[in-house]
Amino acid sequence: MSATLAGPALLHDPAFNRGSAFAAADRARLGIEGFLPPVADTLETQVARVHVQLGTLDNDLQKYLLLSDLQARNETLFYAVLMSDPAVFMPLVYTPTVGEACQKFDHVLRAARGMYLPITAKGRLKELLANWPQKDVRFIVVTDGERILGLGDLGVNGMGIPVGKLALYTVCAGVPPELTLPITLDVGTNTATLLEDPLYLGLRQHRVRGADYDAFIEEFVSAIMELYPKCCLQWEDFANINAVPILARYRDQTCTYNDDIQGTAAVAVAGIYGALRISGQKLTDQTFLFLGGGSAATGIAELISQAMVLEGATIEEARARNWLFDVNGLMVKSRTDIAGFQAPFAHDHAPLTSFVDAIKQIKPTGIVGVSTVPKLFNQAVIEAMAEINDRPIIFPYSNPTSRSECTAEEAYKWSGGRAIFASGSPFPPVTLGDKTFVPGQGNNVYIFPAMGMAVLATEATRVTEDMFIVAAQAVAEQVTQEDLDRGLIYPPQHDIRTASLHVAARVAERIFDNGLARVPRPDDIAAHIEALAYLPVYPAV
Ligand SMILES: NC(=O)C1=CN([C@@H]2O[C@H](COP(=O)(O)OP(=O)(O)OC[C@H]3O[C@@H](n4cnc5c(N)ncnc54)[C@H](OP(=O)(O)O)[C@@H]3O)[C@@H](O)[C@H]2O)C=CC1
Ligand SMILES: CC(=O)C(=O)O
Ligand SMILES: [Mg+2]
Repeated sequence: MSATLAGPALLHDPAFNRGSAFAAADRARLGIEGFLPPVADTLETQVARVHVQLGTLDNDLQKYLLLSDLQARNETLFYAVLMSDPAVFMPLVYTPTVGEACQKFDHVLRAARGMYLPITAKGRLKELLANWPQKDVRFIVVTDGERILGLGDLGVNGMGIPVGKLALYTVCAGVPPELTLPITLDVGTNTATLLEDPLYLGLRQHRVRGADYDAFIEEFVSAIMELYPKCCLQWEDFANINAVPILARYRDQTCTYNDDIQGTAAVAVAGIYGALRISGQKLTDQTFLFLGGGSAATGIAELISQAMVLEGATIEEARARNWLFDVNGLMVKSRTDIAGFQAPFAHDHAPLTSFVDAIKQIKPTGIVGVSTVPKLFNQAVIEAMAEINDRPIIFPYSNPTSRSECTAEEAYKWSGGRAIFASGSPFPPVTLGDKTFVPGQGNNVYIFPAMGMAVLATEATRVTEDMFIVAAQAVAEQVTQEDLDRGLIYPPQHDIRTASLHVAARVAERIFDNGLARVPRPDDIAAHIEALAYLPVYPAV
């Protein structure tokens, strides 16, 4: 990467702008003397100034906007700030705040970021994509905005998600930002309030479905494969009617994965490995009941099943230990509304429409909330789990916080401090009596940045299912006894970069073993990854 600009225009190039950190000699050489206050900052003092500015703001959306402006102005400083304390900054650029930012995106938009591909440009997608200035794109996070977190169809307002996820590729696993491209496909929206909002920025039409949608996706994937042959395509926040068939269609054709199905599955399995170290139980003895039967639920249920197979179960036995409960109740074989991707988890049982009754009859050791509906893990649910389990696994995974099936405090309080808890969005520590519990964040952020770095380091041709099991194991093996003693079943987030680089190295090893790499195997994979990982240091100009 090299700067093409000099003079005042350089101050508007976020990749090279140093703002007040341009040294006196550089200011003279680059023709920007007089455009900046006289004192030349260090990156450290600039970070300290941003911390001060954030401290003056009293709500998280304002902080999100300040950070977005910074990203558009000075990318190095943006990443230096985020990496100064990921545990503090992730909730601002990711869930929960990104959810509110997406809901209000058309009202709060300042600088556009990434690419928007409307279905009205069908036939010209390659031409549009070729406008992107970077010619070596390695990671695309793409959404069509139909299932943004648990917030529903937000149309092009969903762009906050690809932007936020890709920022975390860099923060958590050191994927260089210039290799990343956030994309929103605009096929319309079915959300009436957006269609009626004069400020809405997407196509004012209902969602295109069927053959026209499929052809649009096909043209998009083909264009990416032609323009960026080393690119990994991450599908994010599609409705399951599209997410599941798209993954099935392309997973064997190109380097691609669905984060909501596969990344979420890996983080859930990692959390379960941690939970079993607390309970001292075997994976093959567990039974899971999912609230929700969509992309996340079926993805997790299948990866748990694969993990059980690795521990000696048959795939049929394993799937029989995973149950789904959706808006119409327990998924039983006699139901006529079961989709193909749900069928492996629809078992023989009498129909049930009460989740508490399902807990009492199926006797799960763990419940996973991926329903998008808040508060459904109510007191009766948690108490039912605590009655049949010494250490019930309670994972309200729906995002953002406003959609969480319960809070950490509720789970600990109603289970008498016995719940093994993790949630999709973060909750603060909870003190009950003389014990303080540190809730973990069961979020695919432990997986997708690391998966990205593994793909970068190997130039992998495919993303395979076993890579997600390896990722789950690699997350889990970093959890210490001290973490578990506090109830924490994931590596602490303040050092998520170390955790992610470890996961990346383990996954990269598997990619080399599988013969899916396009680069020679280095002697020391971890060192190879460390050398590739981005650090927020001003590039030469
Ligand atoms: N923590 C993490 O890392 C991740 C969390 N998630 C979260 O998981 C949630 C679901 O995502 P995803 O699976 O992709 O979405 P889907 O839309 O595919 O699935 C949602 C499921 O919940 C069901 N559901 C809706 N209302 C109820 C209800 N009242 N009771 C029981 N089930 C209900 C839906 O049934 P029906 O289709 O019949 O309406 C559907 O089966 C989201 O909130 C998302 O943020 C997702 C990925 C990662
Ligand atoms: C975390 C995530 O991918 C989701 O909630 O959709
Ligand atoms: Mg998602």
